[in-house]
Amino acid sequence: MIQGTVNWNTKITQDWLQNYVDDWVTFYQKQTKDGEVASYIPILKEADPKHLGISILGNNGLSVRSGNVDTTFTIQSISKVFCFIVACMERGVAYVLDRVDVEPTGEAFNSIMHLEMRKLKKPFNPFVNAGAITVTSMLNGKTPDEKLEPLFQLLEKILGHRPSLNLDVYESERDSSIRNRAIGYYLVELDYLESNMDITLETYFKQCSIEVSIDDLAIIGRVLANDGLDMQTDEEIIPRKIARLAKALMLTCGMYDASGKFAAYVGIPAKSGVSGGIIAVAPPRVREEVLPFTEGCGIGVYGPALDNQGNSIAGIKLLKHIATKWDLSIF
Ligand SMILES: NC(=O)CC[C@H](N)C(=O)O
Repeated sequence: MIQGTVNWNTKITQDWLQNYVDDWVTFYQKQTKDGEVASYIPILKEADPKHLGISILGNNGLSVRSGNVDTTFTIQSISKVFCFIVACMERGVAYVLDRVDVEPTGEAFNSIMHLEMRKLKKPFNPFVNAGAITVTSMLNGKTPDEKLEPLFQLLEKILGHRPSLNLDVYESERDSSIRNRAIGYYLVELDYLESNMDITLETYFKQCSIEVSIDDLAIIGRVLANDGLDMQTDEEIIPRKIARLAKALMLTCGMYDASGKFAAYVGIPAKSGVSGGIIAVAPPRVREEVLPFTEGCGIGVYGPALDNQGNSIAGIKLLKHIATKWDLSIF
């Protein structure tokens, strides 16, 4: 039997889970040396490239955490998922999708090439910067703080605590935002922004600077795995239609220009951020085998050493390993 798989006689105990995940994290932690921490936002360079941590929270009550579980980090591009969800909740799905498409680009997250070359009527998708900044401009409210309040409230409702804003990261990103300002100006020229550009960009930099842990990502991931329902209270925190749309976008566009490979080799909706975080969502599945997270789970990963596409190099490998061993793929 392959290590980490289960036969009918195996009892899935907490120790059993922990031993496997610890082994896997230790193994993949060594591969962090092949990646590099992001440096275009100066303060992100301070992250320890050797860090790797994972938190998995199952619908069946099982949970496991391993590696560098206590390091917090900024959410970065993972915020694009929540911002999209909030914009859809505020404005309605049809309004948002009239202004941003749902097509993967195959280009880097901060590329603007398609928009210019193809003379599109709207940005490709809400998870590339051009689309994300457009979505941010749709949030209700006049100031960045007003615009972000519903997002904070949503996260607070899911997590049970209000996440903080990392002001140092916010300032570092704001002060080194040449590319995002270029995108902003281009969006103004195309008349895509629904709010003033400076306010929109400030809002965007702030949303990227929300501080989270891998446990936070696992908790949010589990709500998405359940189509927006909070397992504990049975409350619909995110409308089902919006949660499902967000997951479809995560699967097709969530891992930048590596989204196709991630869908093929890991097979679950996920979204990464340049600080090395990944949120992944394994919806419940019908399976004959006894596997730990068949009933669905949320996963949070942190590993700041990135690959060429800007995804956590060891985090992706770890997720691929776990998804293969425990058959998490939705396909
Ligand atoms: N890929 C990312 O996480 C990008 C987010 C980052 N704040 C940026 O726009 O540059």
